[in-house]
Amino acid sequence: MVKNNIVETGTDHTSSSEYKSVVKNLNFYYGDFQALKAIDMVLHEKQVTALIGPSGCGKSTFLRCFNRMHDLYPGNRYEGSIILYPDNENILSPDIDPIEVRMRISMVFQKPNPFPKSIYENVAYGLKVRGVRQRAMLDEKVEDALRNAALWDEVKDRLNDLAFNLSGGQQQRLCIARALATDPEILLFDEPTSALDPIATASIEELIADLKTKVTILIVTHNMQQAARVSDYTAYMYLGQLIEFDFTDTIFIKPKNKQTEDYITGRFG
Ligand SMILES: Nc1ncnc2c1ncn2[C@@H]1O[C@H](COP(=O)(O)OP(=O)(O)OP(=O)(O)O)[C@@H](O)[C@H]1O
Repeated sequence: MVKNNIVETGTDHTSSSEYKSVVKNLNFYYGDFQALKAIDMVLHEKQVTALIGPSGCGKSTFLRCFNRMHDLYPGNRYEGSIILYPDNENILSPDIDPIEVRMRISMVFQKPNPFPKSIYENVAYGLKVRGVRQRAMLDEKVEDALRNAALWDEVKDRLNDLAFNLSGGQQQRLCIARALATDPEILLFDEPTSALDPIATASIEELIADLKTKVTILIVTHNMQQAARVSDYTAYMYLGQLIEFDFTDTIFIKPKNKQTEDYITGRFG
């Protein structure tokens, strides 16, 4: 429920210890157009949070604030804060280097986008950028990331093959391995299965469920069943506002807001 721009949720926001991140009064502008309006929300540590809502409501815009993607284009502007814990650091602060933020908060996109390199080099890339040169260390980290992305068994004998030779679902898991290799604090997923068939989708959903033991996850999805299957918390957005945020079960079974209910039940959107 939104009252005077304060989002009331079923959750107590007074303590930060269980939160990986707290979003406070976040506004975002593409030039003169305000795409996000006074968003207050939290990301619970090592939980999956889903962003849902009709097309154009601001889900991807919100997701992209978390790794300062919008800084890549002129005219974009943030107001408010996204505090990261335990460091208590506002990642939107002009003093914080966006490249540093992207090292800590990795993103997996809608379409698998491996680099035109080998499977091994795709995963090792971020580590090399961060100065890891020792072959044994790279081998270990690459294997760990591929195991965590549930891809190791399928690729361990062909690490030097071009990444493009993998299937779409394997390429997406490779992109997840690439994102995991640098031990991110938060993993952002922007509709990660929309380009995949149902079997590949199921394996990515399973992987997301496994990954939350290691990392905090924020996922944009158009697919409400997917949000219900993979997430612990769900945020419903509409026209740049956060309308309701709560446990996923509450949002899908007993939402407090009429707008959320209309969307969930298919009466709207
Ligand atoms: N680069 C841009 N410049 C100007 N306006 C933009 C830009 N990108 C998005 N918008 C606008 O911002 C609003 C939010 O867009 P966004 O892509 O975040 O929505 P979404 O909920 O992710 O939509 P979808 O589900 O269709 O992907 C929309 O009105 C969109 O037209």
